Amino acid sequence: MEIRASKGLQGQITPASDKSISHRSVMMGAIAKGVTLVDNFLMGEDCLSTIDCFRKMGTEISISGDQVKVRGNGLHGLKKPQELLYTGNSGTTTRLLCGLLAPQRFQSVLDGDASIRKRPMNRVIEPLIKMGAKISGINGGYTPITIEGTQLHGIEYPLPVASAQLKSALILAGLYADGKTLITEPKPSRNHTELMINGFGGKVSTQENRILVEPTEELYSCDLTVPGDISSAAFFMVAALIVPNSEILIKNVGLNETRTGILDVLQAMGGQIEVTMYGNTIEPAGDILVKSSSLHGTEIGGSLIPRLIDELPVLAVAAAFAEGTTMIKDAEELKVKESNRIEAMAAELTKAGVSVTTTEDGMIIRGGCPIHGAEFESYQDHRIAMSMAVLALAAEGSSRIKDPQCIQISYPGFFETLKSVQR
Ligand SMILES: O=C(O)C1=C[C@@H](OP(=O)(O)O)[C@@H](O)[C@H](O)C1
Ligand SMILES: C=C(OP(=O)(O)O)C(=O)O
Repeated sequence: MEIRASKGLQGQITPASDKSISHRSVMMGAIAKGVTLVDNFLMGEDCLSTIDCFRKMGTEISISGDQVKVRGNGLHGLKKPQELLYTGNSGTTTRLLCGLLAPQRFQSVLDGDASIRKRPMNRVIEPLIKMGAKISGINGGYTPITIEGTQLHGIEYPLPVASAQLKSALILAGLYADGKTLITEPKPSRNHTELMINGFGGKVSTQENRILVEPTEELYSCDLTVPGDISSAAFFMVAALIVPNSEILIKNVGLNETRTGILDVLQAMGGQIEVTMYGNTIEPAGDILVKSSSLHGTEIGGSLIPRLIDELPVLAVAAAFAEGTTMIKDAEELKVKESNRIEAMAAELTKAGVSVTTTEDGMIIRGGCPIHGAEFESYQDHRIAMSMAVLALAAEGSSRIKDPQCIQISYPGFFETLKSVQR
């Protein structure tokens, strides 16, 4: 994919639908009683992997345009899959399914692509074993994972990492346990699972960093509309900020507070960003207006990190165009995503002329130097490919993004939307 320096980005866009919420809508719909209608579902490859896994467990799921209809058979309505459950490139599908499958009355096997096979699953396997699960991965903690469904017990568990996937796996398992499950988080991570379970009639309560899950007899179907994904909107926010003569209105973006760290950081960097909030059935949403701005460096760490974990690659691009130094710290989790996002971003930014130093838990970016186009690798990682496409818009000359098809994971219409705002 060839990308040239842009003269300005202008217009209105609606970003791809939220990936995290789309995954969960199918999972919850499948274990609830009744028909759940999900509007504005993300037809990205990861969410289609989730649909595929549930179809293999007998859930009737139909797709019409961007609407998904899930016919749930109740909390104990899933059937033993006749074949392996293939989770593709999706960490969310793999980890949440570990928690949901551990208490079922059948055996199942989970596996994904080459990237999933390298991602740590021990973080979910260990606490699930504490709950009584019979679950094992290869070499301790990698897919393929075999799960013998069994009765689980409630536990008290302090999460060793701020991970919504780990938290959600334990919450889903806790719904089926014979007692309450109490999870404590080191830092708040996205709470879509908690909100959605309550919307489906379950009981998950949160007080400060403690999440209490009550076992449930049944969940009940609940129609919902998925808002736009702030992690996808992030590419257009940064693009509008760094390309001169730009103004983009990004419509219908999910603005759940556990996800809005990017707004805090870009505003702290001097970005001209206006947010207009409006309601949504389960999740808050709103519009974001972004204009070209002179950015300056900042520090990104601590409890901000889980609130913007997937936006760090494109924030590194914003930092490259900002005056002064930006330090990203406390972000070791970036090493175990679809690629090692610290190494990947450092290597690609360096190719473009940016001065970057990697650290144990992040990177230091010295911004404000001339940045030029180049041939960029995507590492088969959708967020790296889109981040480098954004950089290319504001870099001198032209660039090429290799293997751009990985963008289908989370943002199928990315290049079309980009074209629509090019002036
Ligand atoms: O729960 C989720 O939907 C997600 C949680 C995050 O992962 P971790 O929980 O591993 O931090 C995030 O990186 C991922 O894209 C989606
Ligand atoms: C890390 C991501 O997703 P997952 O963990 O679901 O593969 C992502 O979308 O950036």
